[in-house]
Amino acid sequence: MHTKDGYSVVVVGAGLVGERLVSELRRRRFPFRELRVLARSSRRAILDGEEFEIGVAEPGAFEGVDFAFFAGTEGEKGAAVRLAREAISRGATVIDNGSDFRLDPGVPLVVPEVNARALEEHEGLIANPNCSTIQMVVTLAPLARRFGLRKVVVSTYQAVSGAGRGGVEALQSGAGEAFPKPIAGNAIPLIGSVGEDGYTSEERKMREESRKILSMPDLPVYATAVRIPVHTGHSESIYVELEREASPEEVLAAFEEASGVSFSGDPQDFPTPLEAAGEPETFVGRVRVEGDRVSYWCVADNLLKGAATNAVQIAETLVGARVS
Ligand SMILES: N[C@@H](CC=O)C(=O)O
Repeated sequence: MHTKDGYSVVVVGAGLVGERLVSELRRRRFPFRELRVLARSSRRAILDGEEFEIGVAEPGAFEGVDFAFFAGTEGEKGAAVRLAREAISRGATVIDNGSDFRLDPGVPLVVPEVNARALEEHEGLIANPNCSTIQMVVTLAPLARRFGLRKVVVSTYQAVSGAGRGGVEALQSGAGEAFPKPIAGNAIPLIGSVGEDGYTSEERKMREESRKILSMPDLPVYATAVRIPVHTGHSESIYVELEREASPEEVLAAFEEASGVSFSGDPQDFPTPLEAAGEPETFVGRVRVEGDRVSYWCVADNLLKGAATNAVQIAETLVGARVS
């Protein structure tokens, strides 16, 4: 790696997450000496207010690269399947936002506030979790540490930008096939594909990825993932059963002290997607505690903490730069 003048960084993908990766790398002052964007074909594009000459994502483009961020494409095999190994063999560390490698036992799946130590084991490829998983585990981790977890039940209210530019277009103009039914004025309880057990791929991601990140392979997680007509910011209603009884004060203290969590104990001061959009942290409010049962509301920007910010925090952890 070239540390003297900063790192050579590429972002693969110029969609919503690719653009947020560019803006987060800059906003957080990641120490790069060059920042290039690659995609399926070459073109010029305005990203984060600047015109980029987008190069073709092909093996040779990773020569001399230190960090390659793959923006990932939900619902299909991402570019990382084709190119991650090529990048790693040329010396790059790959951080993949796609879902292809997340459950591979040889690939760390990392949310820095929760399991940064998993990075010690990496062999060039690190997976960034699903957006709805990230914000959930950021809030489950402080409860797990203090009280232990017995069961999690979560319902999501997911923004259209989680489905990329096509999702945003579907809300704005009703065009396209991003969702199985019209999204404007609606709520669609099906994100991804339905499996034999009746759960969708999004719901299975929340279960399996959370288990891996929290190192709790048997944790019961029951998820229902719903798309709603909000541009950006995923919301989640989370119900948790703890291993022991806790007082409301103890639970509030756990959220207050949690890294990456912005918390309000005032029931009138609840977070919403409009307020979370553009912010890097995960917001928690409406906390209710009854013995060993805790219910709360959690919101985060799905393109930032749910994707780009978390990916950049992983790289920051690796190079010993800031993580906040
Ligand atoms: N699967 C999510 C995107 C996050 O990675 C969604 O569809 O909202």
